[in-house]
Amino acid sequence: LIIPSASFSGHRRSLLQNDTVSSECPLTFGFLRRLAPDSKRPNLDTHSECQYILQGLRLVLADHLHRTDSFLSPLDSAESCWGVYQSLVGEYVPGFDIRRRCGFETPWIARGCMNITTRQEFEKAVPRAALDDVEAACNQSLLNNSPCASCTVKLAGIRASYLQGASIGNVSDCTAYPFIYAAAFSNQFGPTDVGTAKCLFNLDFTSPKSNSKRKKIVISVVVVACVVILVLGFAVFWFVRRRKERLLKQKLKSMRTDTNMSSGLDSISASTTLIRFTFDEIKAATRNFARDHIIGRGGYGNVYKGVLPDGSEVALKRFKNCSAAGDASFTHEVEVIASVRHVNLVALRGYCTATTHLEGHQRIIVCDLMKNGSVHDHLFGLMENKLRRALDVVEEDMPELGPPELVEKYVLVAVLCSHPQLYARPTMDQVVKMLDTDVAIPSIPERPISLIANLDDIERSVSSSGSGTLSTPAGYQTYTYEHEEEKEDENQSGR
Ligand SMILES: Nc1ncnc2c1ncn2[C@@H]1O[C@H](COP(=O)(O)OP(=O)(O)OP(=O)(O)O)[C@@H](O)[C@H]1O
Repeated sequence: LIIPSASFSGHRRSLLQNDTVSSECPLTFGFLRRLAPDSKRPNLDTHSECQYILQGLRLVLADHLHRTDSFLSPLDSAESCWGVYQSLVGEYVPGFDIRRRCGFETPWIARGCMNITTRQEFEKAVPRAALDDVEAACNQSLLNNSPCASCTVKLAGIRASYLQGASIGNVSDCTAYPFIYAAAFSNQFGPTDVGTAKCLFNLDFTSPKSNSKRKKIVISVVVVACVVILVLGFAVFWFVRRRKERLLKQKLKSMRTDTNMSSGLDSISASTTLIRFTFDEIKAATRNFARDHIIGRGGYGNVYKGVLPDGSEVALKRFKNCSAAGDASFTHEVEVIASVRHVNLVALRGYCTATTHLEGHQRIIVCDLMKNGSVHDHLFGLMENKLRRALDVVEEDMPELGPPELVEKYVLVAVLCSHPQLYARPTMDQVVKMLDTDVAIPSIPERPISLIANLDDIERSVSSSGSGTLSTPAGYQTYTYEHEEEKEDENQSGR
């Protein structure tokens, strides 16, 4: 027996052993393979294997019915069809002789139920209403259990009600007929649909590959989701950590600033590191303004040496006879001075304004302590020779100082700033204005003996002299060191 195995379309001729020509197999087996392209069939026992093969044949017959309106292929095509099917099955179950192992009768394909061989004969045997019922139940995707169940129940009813006659053979018997018919005509997707094959013929063509494909997709989605979640989690963690670090750094920075300056001290503004000291801190630094801490005296008051909690030594200038009314302009002055940094200027550390019961209103400025003696020392002491030499040089040629009018202006401003009559001294704003613009420099008042002034009067006087004309001082008292020391003694004994 020579059986064509390369094609399952059934259009080849096959030869019987006795040289009689078998009719071509009109059945199409190829779509079975298409339904399960790479299916790895499970290892089944012989009975189950035969059932599987039988249902496959029924599905092929349904396809044949669908195409030709005929349930059966011609009798003489049986051998040919067996051969084609054997080849196909052999690909999946090598060496499995389907007819011998399963006991299928050789002419099975040519037999059927109650001699019904065509669609018309079937539709005569079964009433239209029943067929409509079947269509209503089966004309949908049968992949899922629920529609499949309602369809198969209807089909079983057809067998029980209208196909009770004799079955010939075991392939296309009366039990199988309604299923073959339904697959061919009652379901819009036809017999080649995976759902139809699964529901009506128990052929699960949802191949392991497609299952594994689905599994792979699910696994890939889960893995990608996990990776995305991990990356997002890491990004959030990193962001939160960076933020925390930044906050911590800021905190440390501010703590460092606090520690460097003094604990519990307020910074006046973010632009300067000027500290607002409390009066208690000032008293602690100067041992309550002890006499032996006095390192100098100026028109506005004494200068004390002090030590801050961080151990740094400072000079504190305590203004006399002041009131709270002028604190705002005092603070402004202090800030302006603090914003100026120059090698020849002592750095201002901070200030203090406070009103005490016993000592009245207090204004103190705190700056770095210059340890190399007073300006006087430098001018007339150790530095005398050096200075003289420097002045000689300056006198010889003053190349970088500019024109004489400018130098004169600088000198006049300097003289005003250090004028013993306090009201004559300009504010820092006025100094800047005089140096930077062409505003006229006020004439320098006579230098009388030192005066002690009320700062409010000075402020009033100076602010009204913004045009450059100094107002007449008012309310000044004669100032002597002796007088000042007496007052301090009184203060200390009062304390
Ligand atoms: N930062 C400092 N370090 C060391 N000594 C200082 C410091 N500041 C002032 N002194 C000493 O105190 C003295 C008086 O200084 P102060 O600033 O009061 O002088 P002034 O400018 O004449 O005063 P005023 O402006 O009140 O008339 C200085 O001559 C100096 O010896």
